Amino acid sequence: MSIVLEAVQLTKTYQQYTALRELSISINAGEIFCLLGQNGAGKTTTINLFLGFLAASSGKALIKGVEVTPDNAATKNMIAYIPEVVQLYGNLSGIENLDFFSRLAGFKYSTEELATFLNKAGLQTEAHNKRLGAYSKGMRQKVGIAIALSKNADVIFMDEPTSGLDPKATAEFTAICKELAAEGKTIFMATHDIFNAVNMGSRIGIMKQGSLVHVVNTGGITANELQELYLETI
Ligand SMILES: Nc1ncnc2c1ncn2[C@@H]1O[C@H](COP(=O)(O)OP(=O)(O)OP(=O)(O)O)[C@@H](O)[C@H]1O
Repeated sequence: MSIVLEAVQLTKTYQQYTALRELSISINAGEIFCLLGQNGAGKTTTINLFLGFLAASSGKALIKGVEVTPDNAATKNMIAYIPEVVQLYGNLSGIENLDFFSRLAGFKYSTEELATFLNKAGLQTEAHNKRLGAYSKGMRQKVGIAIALSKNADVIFMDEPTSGLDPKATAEFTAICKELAAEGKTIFMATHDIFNAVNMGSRIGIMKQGSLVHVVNTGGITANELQELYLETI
């Protein structure tokens, strides 16, 4: 197993307030790691530190052994980020958005190649040329996944990807994530969705007030057991 993501005593403080306290964890290629925790527990802070959007106060975040810093392009090229609401151009179609954002990342693909990324992300062919303005949240997310694939990102970070998705869209999203992980992509997501975390995650972390309190393997736990542990913890 190769370690793709590593946090070593990773800490973020704001004056007196500690948003993330000495997080140490290693995540392997092909894992789906789900981070649970109440609002304000430090999940987004953790993601933002890996993305290089924030500078660590102490400790470090590494991607494939390279330390993340806000100005290190090397780590940014290995990752993609899918926020809760994927920001795309409403007047462009799905395929035009993908073309635009993949060019921005330095890639130039044929129409056929762009369509292949969209199909792999689960977006039906008939939707490729429709305006983004008419897309559901789940469809926007699929374009976000296609952008991540077009960038050839090894790691995909996601913030609350299933919030606001209907059960069918959630199931589709879960299936796509599992497929990507089976191909070796690493997925790190912050979520409030306990059922889905058990369903798709390889491991689940539970955070409380900036600290990672539990890391659970999903193999041996039911959603009810995880919920009990979560409620006891937070
Ligand atoms: N710029 C900042 N200045 C001061 N405190 C901040 C700043 N950014 C975040 N925080 C605090 O850090 C803590 C952790 O926030 P974070 O966004 O990581 O939580 P979260 O677990 O992602 O919550 P949610 O589920 O609501 O997204 C919160 O208490 C938040 O108010």
